[in-house]
Amino acid sequence: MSTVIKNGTIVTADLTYKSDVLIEGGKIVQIGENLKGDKELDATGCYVMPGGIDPHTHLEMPFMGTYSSDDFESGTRAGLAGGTTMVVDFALPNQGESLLDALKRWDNKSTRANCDYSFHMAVTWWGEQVWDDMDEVVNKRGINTFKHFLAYKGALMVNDDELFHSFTRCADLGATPMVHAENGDVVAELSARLLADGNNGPEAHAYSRPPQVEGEATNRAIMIADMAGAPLYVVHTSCEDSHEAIRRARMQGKRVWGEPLIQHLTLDESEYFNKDWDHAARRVMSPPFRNKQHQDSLWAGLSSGSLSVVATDHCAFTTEQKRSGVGDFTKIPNGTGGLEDRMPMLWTHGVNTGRITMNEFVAVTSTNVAKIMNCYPQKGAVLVGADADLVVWDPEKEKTIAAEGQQSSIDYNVFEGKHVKGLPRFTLTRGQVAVHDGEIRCEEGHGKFVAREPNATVNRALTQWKDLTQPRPVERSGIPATGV
Ligand SMILES: NC(=O)NCCC(=O)O
Ligand SMILES: [Zn+2]
Ligand SMILES: [Zn+2]
Repeated sequence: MSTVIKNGTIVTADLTYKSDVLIEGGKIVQIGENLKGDKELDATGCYVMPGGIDPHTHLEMPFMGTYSSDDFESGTRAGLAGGTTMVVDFALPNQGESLLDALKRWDNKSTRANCDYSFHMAVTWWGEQVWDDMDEVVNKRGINTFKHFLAYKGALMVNDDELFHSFTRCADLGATPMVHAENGDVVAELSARLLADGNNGPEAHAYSRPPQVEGEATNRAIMIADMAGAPLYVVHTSCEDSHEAIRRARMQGKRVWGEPLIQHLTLDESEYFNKDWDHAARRVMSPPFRNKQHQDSLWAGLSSGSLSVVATDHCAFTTEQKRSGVGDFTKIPNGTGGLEDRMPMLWTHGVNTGRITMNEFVAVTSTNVAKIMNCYPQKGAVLVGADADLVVWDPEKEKTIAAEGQQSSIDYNVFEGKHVKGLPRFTLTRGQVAVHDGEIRCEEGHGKFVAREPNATVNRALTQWKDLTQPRPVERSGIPATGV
C-alpha cells in the first residue's frame, strides 16, 4: 500500500521546490511530478518538510521525588500533534547503577511510543563500571551521546574530574558528550541564602540561577571538552553568557553546538513575578526564563548559525506536583512542557516574523539534529530512501494554544493563550498518518528505537586532529650523561 503526498512544496534545510512524494514500506521511494499512489494526501497550499526531531525530552522521568507526567505514549502523541516525529530521551542511571540497567528501564517505558525515538545516556556517577558500560552502550546499543549535569548538586551533578574522564572516554569511543551547564555549587549556595532571607517563592528559583552560573559552566565544559579532544553539545542554552561562550568556541574552530529551547525563545522572566503562585511555579525550570536581551541573543544565534537546534526539554509536571514546593522553591519539580507547541511556536515567532527562514526552520527543528546525533539521512531528510517521517505544514492554519484539548497529560500549558499560525495538516510517522487534518490517529507502540552509530564525521575529524597535534617527546641526539 503506497501513499502519495500531492501538490505540495517540499521545504528542506537547503531547498524549496514543488514536487510530489511517494511513500511505500515506511520509506520515501520517489520524489517527482505527477506521482500516483494507492492513497492520496492533498498538500495544496502546504509545505512538505521532514518531521520535527526533538533532541531533548524527559518522558516519565524520575526527578525530585516524583515522575514527570507525560510518558512515552502521551509525550509522543503530543509531539506528533505538533509535527514532531522523533524524540530523543535521556536514560538516567541512579547513583552506582549500571548504565545497562538504566537502559533496561528506558527500554520498558518506550514500548508505548507513538513515533520513533532514541536515547542519550546520562553519566550521573563515575567508576570503572561506567567506563566499561560506555563501550557497550556505544558499540552494541546504538547510543552515541552522553549527558552530564553540572547542576543538581547531591543528585545528578558530576564534578570536573568526572567530567574530564567521561569526556575523554567519549572521545575514544567516537561519542559526543552533552552538558546541562549551570554551576551547581553556586546554585546551591545562592538557594540557601535566598531561603535564609525568606525568599521562598518561585521567583527565587530564577534569582538562584543567574546567567553567570550558566556562562561559567558553559565555558568550563567547553574547555574540558577541548582538552579531552571531544566535541560538545550544550543543552538548553538560555542566555547570552552561555551563547557567547559557544559562539566564541565555534569561531575558534571548536566543535560545539548550542540548543535553545522554544520556551526560552518565547517566554520571559516576567512569568515568575506573576502574583499567582501556581502560574509562576508551573514555569519553574532550569535554566529559568530570561529577559528580552537574552531572548534576542538566542534568536540571533539561530539566524547566524552560532546556535544549532531548537528543543523543548519536555519535562511536564502537574500543578499538584509543582505544589510540593509551596514554602520552599527548591522543592518545586523543575521542568516545563512544549512537545506539542515547539514547531507551531517557532514557525509563528520565527518564520512569520522573518527572524528565520523556512529552510532554517527545518534545519533547527530536524536536519541539524539528525546530523549532530548521526541519524541523517534516515531522519531529518526528504530524500529517496529516508524514513517517511514527514509533516505537511499548513501555513494558514491557526489556533490559540490551550490546555483544554491538548495531548499532554498535564492540566495547564505554559503557552496558554498564545496564538499560532502554521500547523500540521498531516503528520506521518514512517509513512503512517498520525495526524489527519487535526484528527489524531496515533498507534500506541508504533514507535521504534533509532540506533545511532558512533564516529560521526565531526568525531572522526577531531580524532584525526588530536592524533596529529598530541604532545610528543622531542627526538634528541647527544643527551648529556647524568651525574657527571
Ligand atoms: N530543565 C528542567 O528544569 N528539568 C528537566 C531536567 C533538566 O534537563 O535539567
Ligand atoms: Zn537540564
Ligand atoms: Zn533536560
